[in-house]
Amino acid sequence: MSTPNTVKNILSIAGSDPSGGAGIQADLKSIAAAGGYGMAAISALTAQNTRGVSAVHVPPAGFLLAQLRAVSEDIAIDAIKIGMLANAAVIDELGGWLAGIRTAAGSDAPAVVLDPVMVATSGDSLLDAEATNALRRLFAHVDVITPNIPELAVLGRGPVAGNWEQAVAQARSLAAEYQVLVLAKGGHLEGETCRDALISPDGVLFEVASPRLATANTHGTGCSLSSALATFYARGGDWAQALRQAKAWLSEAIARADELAVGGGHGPVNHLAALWDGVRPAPARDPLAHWWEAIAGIRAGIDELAFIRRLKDGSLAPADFEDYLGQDALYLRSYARVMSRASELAPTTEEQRFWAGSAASCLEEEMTLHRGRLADQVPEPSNATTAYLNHLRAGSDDYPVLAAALLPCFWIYQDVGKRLAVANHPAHPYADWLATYSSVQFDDVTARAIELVRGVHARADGSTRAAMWRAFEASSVHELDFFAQTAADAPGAGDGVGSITAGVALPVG
Ligand SMILES: Nc1ncnc2c1ncn2[C@@H]1O[C@H](COP(=O)(O)OP(=O)(O)O)[C@@H](O)[C@H]1O
Ligand SMILES: Cc1ncc(COP(=O)(O)OP(=O)(O)O)c(N)n1
Repeated sequence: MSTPNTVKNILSIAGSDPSGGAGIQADLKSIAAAGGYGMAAISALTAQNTRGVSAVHVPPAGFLLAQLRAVSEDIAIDAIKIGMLANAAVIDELGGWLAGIRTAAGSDAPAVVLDPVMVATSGDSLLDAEATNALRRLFAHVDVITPNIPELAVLGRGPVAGNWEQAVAQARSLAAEYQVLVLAKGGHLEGETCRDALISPDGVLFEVASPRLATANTHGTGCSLSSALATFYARGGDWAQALRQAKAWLSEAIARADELAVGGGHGPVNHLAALWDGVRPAPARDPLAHWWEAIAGIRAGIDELAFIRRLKDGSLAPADFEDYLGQDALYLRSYARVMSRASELAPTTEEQRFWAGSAASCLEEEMTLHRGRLADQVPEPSNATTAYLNHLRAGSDDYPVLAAALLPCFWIYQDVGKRLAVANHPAHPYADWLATYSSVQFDDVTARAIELVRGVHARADGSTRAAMWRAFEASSVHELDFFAQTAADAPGAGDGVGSITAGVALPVG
């Protein structure tokens, strides 16, 4: 069924939203934005706008089948996204058709992403028990399901998750029970970041995160994410990469949602914002969110390191961990000195206190952790450690640059730490280490560091801002090299991907 070397054909099977923000209409825009050719078979018609749904009309199941046959008898389908399905008859008809085309196409079968639209924004269930069971049967014919938090609870027959760890645990059970990939989505939780995680039936987790954007215009984000995921997968053949691409695109579409003026309720995201550059001026964006997105490749490189993966599952060799700790101890002693230097240069008392306090707690808390494990045997600095420290010291006469250079050590550690914490348990060999970087205190201090650098950036002129970004990006690359320096990621060590240096171009203004 797949179309070699051509634009990929993506079929959305979903409900219609006449206001254009969700359903089929969102899917077609998302597929186009992700670089696919969009097709649509309509499973239900809704009367809705940005304030809510007022009526639903469901055409007979046989008519959906007629649409599906018309498309599949003529056109090669590379991926399918499924959205709103109104009742058990429709779901079972679709299941029969999917089974048929997947059997006929064998290994060339289209990938299928199912967004189980089950719970209205009000919290009411949109599917009765019979339809919910039919939906569970449909899982046998799909590759990925993308429930939001309330849908995860209904499908998993459990309580609604109150935090990310609970959501991931529910997604793990669901993936194992139905032998399907589950994309857990954190949009309905609270907090500074929106995390999504793709979880395989054997529990392997690939996580992406983006800043939580302050907008009411998030109507149709689930439809849009699942359509983009199906399209990027059809194009590249890798689910993790497709998720990374879909998330990056959706974050931009949400960030630019307020450029549209559609309706008085929850408006749509700006699916095609990138296409319109030059047609309308882009509004000012949070520069630090932009920095964070711009180092997404570096952050992904860190997640893929054997060192990080083994630290997470506890299989990291003790010798590799000790090597890392030795370098970390060396690094932190000098890092504390550089923070003291930032405190000297700080233009406000508040900033002076922040850096001085961070230097002190870095020495106290971190060194306790290191000493406990290293028994005071500190090695010679490695090339990666020396290079990182030289980079920090090079900025030590320029406060804005120094503040920007110091930030990745907070931010990336906190980000990585959150993912490591998901795997932590009392018997984990590195439990205390995993706990340190995922604490509420570390979240708080990281948020304050980000806010501080945002303030410095706001006061800086154009060339200083550009220098701040370069310092931030360079520190992020040093973070990657620092994590990559143990034997676990040495060339020829097996599954290590080694160090990558992401080339990121960011217009700074
Ligand atoms: N305010 C927001 N800022 C950034 N991303 C968001 C925001 N709200 C939702 N998202 C993202 O939109 C996608 C859809 O998430 P979610 O709201 O959980 O699902 P659904 O739209 O199906 O209810 C996820 O990638 C989520 O992280
Ligand atoms: C026709 C139709 N299909 C799906 C939805 C729900 O959209 P979704 O993206 O899952 O949810 P929100 O992001 O809008 O919460 C819909 N409204 N209409």
